[in-house]
Amino acid sequence: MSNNTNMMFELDDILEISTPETASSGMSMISNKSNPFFAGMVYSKPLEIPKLDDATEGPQTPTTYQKNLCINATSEVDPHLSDDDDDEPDTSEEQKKLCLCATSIPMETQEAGLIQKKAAVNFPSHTHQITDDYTVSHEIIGVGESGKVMACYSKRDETKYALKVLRDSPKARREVELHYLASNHENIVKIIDIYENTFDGLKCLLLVCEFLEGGDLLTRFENAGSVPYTEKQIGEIISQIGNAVEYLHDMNIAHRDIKLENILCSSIDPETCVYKLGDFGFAKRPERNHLMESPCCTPFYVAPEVLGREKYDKSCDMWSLGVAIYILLCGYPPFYSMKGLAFSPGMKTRITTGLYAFPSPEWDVVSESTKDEIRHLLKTDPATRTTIHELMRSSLVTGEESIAIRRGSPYSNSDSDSAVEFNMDSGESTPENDTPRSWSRSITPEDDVPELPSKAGPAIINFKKLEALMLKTGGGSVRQFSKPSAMKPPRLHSIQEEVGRALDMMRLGNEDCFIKSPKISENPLLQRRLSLKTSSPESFKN
Ligand SMILES: Nc1ncnc2c1ncn2[C@@H]1O[C@H](COP(=O)(O)OP(=O)(O)OP(=O)(O)O)[C@@H](O)[C@H]1O
Repeated sequence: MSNNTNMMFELDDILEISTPETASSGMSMISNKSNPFFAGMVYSKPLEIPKLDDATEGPQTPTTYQKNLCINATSEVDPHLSDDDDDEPDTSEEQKKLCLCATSIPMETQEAGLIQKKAAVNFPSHTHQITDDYTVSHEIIGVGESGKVMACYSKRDETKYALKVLRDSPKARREVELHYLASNHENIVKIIDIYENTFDGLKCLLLVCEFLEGGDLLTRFENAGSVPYTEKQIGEIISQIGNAVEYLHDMNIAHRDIKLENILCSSIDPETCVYKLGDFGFAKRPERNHLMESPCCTPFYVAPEVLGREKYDKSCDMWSLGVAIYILLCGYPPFYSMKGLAFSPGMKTRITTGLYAFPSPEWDVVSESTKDEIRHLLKTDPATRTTIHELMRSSLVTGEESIAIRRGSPYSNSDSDSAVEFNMDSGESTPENDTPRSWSRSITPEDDVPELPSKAGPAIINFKKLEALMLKTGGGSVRQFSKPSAMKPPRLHSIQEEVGRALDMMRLGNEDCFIKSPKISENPLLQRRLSLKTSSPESFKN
């Protein structure tokens, strides 16, 4: 890796954490700053390793390389956990996969029973300076949590690309690896080049991606006045993004950060626009460690709850798609803080209990089958939430009339649990197997809502029970639902954080938990307690 300490790469410009204000500004230019590092460096030598885009030509199926990279991940997963739960697994194929995986582990490792904590990170990268090949401009094309996304131009043909700079870390490597694995799908932002450069002693990963000139879907929706899209328009968007999600889920990758800001548009013309999923910062696929703990047969002994996490990760994507569809259909999110907070106990309660509404008038024009689809996507129990394969067959995506026959569906047959729906006219709960109706009531203000049991419950909550519970706990009462009637553009952009936090909650089986030793902890409370302990009389110490 080359060290570039004498160059003036304005890292802070790029790695700076965004603020909602800068984030909402969308595309902008910093034209008054000149940066000698970015300016006019001449392309000097051919690339040392093949261009990534060479490898990404071809049919939209995982390449052999990608499959090989994924095979270790897929092989650790219980075959019964595939999304097609009903399909009888081909045992011989599954066994072959398991063996393939086991044999790919070096023999010494197998014998020693070594645990490899992290899957190897695989992506081809350039170690020479990015400025050999690209002119990096100060044009900001987007701002996210991990910094600014800048424009850069190929020195070969002046083509414009998007450049994302990440501080090198295991998390950043996982982002790049998983994005790279998926990058040849037509509905996933394509990676063109990856560089590993060092600036001022800071190791960075530089991701050069295709530039999507239509920008992100949230900004685009907002710039058009947050006018609700038609079901047909949404069907088109979801069929494309769903395609990407299906591809990812089939490769055992969960994206875990699907939101409108991460859906990018190839053009501003809706007729020709191709929608692409970007930002793999939270993407995840199962690691090999379970398998590595004991060679070959371990997958048969892995507890279901461990394997289950992978399924939760995927179902988190489905929940996010439900939120995205909801927002595009009405212009406001299903769960939000009415006090303008990014998050609140009330909002958390509504998410965990699946408490949201389809208020008039926006939802009056939306078909029952689409509302039904949203209900299935926003189900609180991840195990019963719609899978991507089901969504792709839904009438919303296919455009055909809905035949809502779903195993265990509380909306299409009567064999489900006892969820009930609130009847706005009578104030009564109606049996769920009646024709589903839109809610027009909810709880307000949110913080009046008592904390309900957090275990996954039915998607629709029994208002009678809730009201009784609230009275018992001294909480508020069920009142007229106050929807954010005019979700003006700035307001919509400000929900970014709310949706982000909600999504955070949905990422079950989140990152590995690291418990610091008290010896190295800098926790002030612990420090105080420790100093108290050392300064207290002997009798207090034991
Ligand atoms: N290839 C691209 N073409 C056009 N715009 C892009 C591209 N990549 C990113 N952007 C813009 O930059 C924004 C931030 O990008 P990205 O989501 O990758 O960054 P992030 O820091 O990971 O964001 P997040 O806050 O979602 O974690 C996007 O919402 C989009 O507006």
